[in-house]
Amino acid sequence: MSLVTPLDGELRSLAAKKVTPPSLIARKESGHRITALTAYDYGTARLIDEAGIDCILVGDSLGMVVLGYEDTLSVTIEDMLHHARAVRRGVRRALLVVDMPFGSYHVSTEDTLRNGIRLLKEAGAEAVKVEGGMDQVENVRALTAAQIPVFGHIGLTPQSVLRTGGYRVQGRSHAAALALREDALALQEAGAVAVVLEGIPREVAASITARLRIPTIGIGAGPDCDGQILVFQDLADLSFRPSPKFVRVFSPARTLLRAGLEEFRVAVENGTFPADSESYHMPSGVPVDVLTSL
Ligand SMILES: Nc1nc(=O)c2c([nH]1)NC[C@@H]1CN(c3ccc(C(=O)N[C@@H](CCC(=O)O)C(=O)O)cc3)CN21
Ligand SMILES: CC(C)C(=O)C(=O)O
Ligand SMILES: [Mg+2]
Repeated sequence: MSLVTPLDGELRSLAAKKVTPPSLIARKESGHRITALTAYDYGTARLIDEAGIDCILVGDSLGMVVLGYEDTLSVTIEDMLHHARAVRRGVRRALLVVDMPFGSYHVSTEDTLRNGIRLLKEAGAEAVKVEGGMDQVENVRALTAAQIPVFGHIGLTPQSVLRTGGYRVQGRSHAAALALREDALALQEAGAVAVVLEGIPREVAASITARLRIPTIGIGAGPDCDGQILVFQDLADLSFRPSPKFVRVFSPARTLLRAGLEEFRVAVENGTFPADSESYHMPSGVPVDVLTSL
């Protein structure tokens, strides 16, 4: 039995199929680019899913763009579960990927599995993402063996900010570029279903993309990746922080919202909101003296 309302004719062909890890690999093979965005709440998830975006990531960037922290390190597994559940309720077609937050996969393999399983069972994640290369091979193997699809994430890895001392482009030397390619291959061999390439030179991302069987999804990694991801608040100009060079504002929502907020304030202050048509009324026939005696 189908969970979705049946559609006829042309509508049926427009109703896109559920995105799965194998379908992403097929997309790479067909050369059809993959689209991905972050979401942290139900409404945004619906907007993105209904726009036909392939993957929705509940990113730990949640900490910075929604919770107002200075970096992603304070985000907890409970935070991720809470927001992933809200997003889950708004997603039908897209693949739902959830970031494992800092500390949730750094203690032991048992702990990694426990947290990965929680994201699937308690929030409906369909894949999880971990930051790191060679160092994550054991975790990726263990999660994959537990039937949990894993996205890798290499290059500029925000959970390493204390060690690296800032958000810096990675892989700019020949040696560093080769190391990134080895990281990507190791993740693929360990069973990762896709790899996010963040903050690396376009040329390095192109070379990694050409060498991998699994798709690469770029952010600040140039146009030659198999797909692209952006933080929703960056796309909508709602991040309230200086944007990295790789951001493009596709929906200038901040300008639109500012104008509407100003209009609301003025309309309330001058008494034009709410209008009579936006007010409820007594049924006709109720004598006016009843009203005046209230
Ligand atoms: N709103 C938002 N968007 C993101 O893409 C994002 C987050 N938050 N939070 C988590 C991480 C942090 N990210 C960042 C943050 C800053 C730069 C940045 O300032 N980049 C410099 C590069 C400097 C260099 O050349 O090394 C830039 O100027 O673009 C990059 C990625 C990406 N992620
Ligand atoms: C930027 C993407 C890849 C991410 O990890 C996040 O939003 O947390
Ligand atoms: Mg993240």
